[in-house]
Amino acid sequence: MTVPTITLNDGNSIPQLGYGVFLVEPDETERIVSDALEAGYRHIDTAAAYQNEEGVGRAIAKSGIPRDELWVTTKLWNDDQGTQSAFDAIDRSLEKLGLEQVDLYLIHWPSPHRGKYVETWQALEQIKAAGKTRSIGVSNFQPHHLQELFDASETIPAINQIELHPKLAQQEARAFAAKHGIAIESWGPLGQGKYPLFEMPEVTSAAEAHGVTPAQVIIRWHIQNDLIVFPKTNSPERARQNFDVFGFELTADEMAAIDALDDGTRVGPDPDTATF
Ligand SMILES: NC(=O)C1=CN([C@@H]2O[C@H](COP(=O)(O)OP(=O)(O)OC[C@H]3O[C@@H](n4cnc5c(N)ncnc54)[C@H](OP(=O)(O)O)[C@@H]3O)[C@@H](O)[C@H]2O)C=CC1
Ligand SMILES: O=C(O)C(=O)[C@@H](O)[C@H](O)C(=O)CO
Repeated sequence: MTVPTITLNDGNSIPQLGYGVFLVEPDETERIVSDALEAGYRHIDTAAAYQNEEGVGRAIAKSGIPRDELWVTTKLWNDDQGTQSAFDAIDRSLEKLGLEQVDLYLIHWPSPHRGKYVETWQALEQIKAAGKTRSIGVSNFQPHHLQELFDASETIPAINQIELHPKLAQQEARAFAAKHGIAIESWGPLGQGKYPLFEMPEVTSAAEAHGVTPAQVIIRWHIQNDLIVFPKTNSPERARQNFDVFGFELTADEMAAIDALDDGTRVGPDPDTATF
């Protein structure tokens, strides 16, 4: 199955569908990521904070898949914001992953109370220049945080990874990103299972119409919205199911019905008020 790619503002191409490993236990990560690679995934989203970069790295090494056929994202945790601490953090992540370079390095949260995200962004520019990552971006940045980066730097983030699912469609953030050439990644694309998205009639009726599961409908909604998406699952069967979303297309009416579920419900922290 060929996964479509999205071309980023720095010219790199990222597979639109990947595999996220938040809350995948460190001692299970190698097996779970190996299964995902076996199922066909070529894009893995991890983070220093997930404490499972070693398992991701071992699965990649064992897979024998050529490095240039894989997209690996990791993220700089909030405690590591700042110039020297960012340089040290990428080196630690590369060491754990067993890689010389990641494909994407993100500032995980703006963590505004630290007052360091602009300085940290400038450090990421240097990390990219040193060849330790192919692309740089941010996560959980609101338009006003991005505007501060634009004012202080020549580099527009390639990506902003934000909470995004049918209950939180993030129209304002998406419009701002589109205007500035920033691709959007959806985290918590299935609502983290905390919100009963799978039981919404708008989702179940589309699932019945296409003979697929509610999770496949929601993943397809992200794909058709040109979003980059990497659902997490511990189950090899659900991993295969989540990857099998290119054999059907939601109609314009089905897309509009799911769009209409947006009521601004977050399942995660608000980036402006989070204090971690
Ligand atoms: N930048 C950031 O701040 C954040 C980034 N992320 C990234 O985004 C990724 C995805 O988001 P995440 O928070 O994991 O949440 P998701 O929206 O991907 O939801 C994961 C939940 O959905 C369940 N699930 C997955 N597939 C299916 C299916 N086919 N049918 C039924 N249930 C299913 C999983 O259960 P089970 O495992 O039992 O299948 C799990 O409970 C993360 O893994 C991480 O890489 C996530 C949070 C914050
Ligand atoms: O999973 C991530 O990438 C996150 O940043 C979040 O889970 C975050 O750590 C959080 O939810 C804190 O409560």
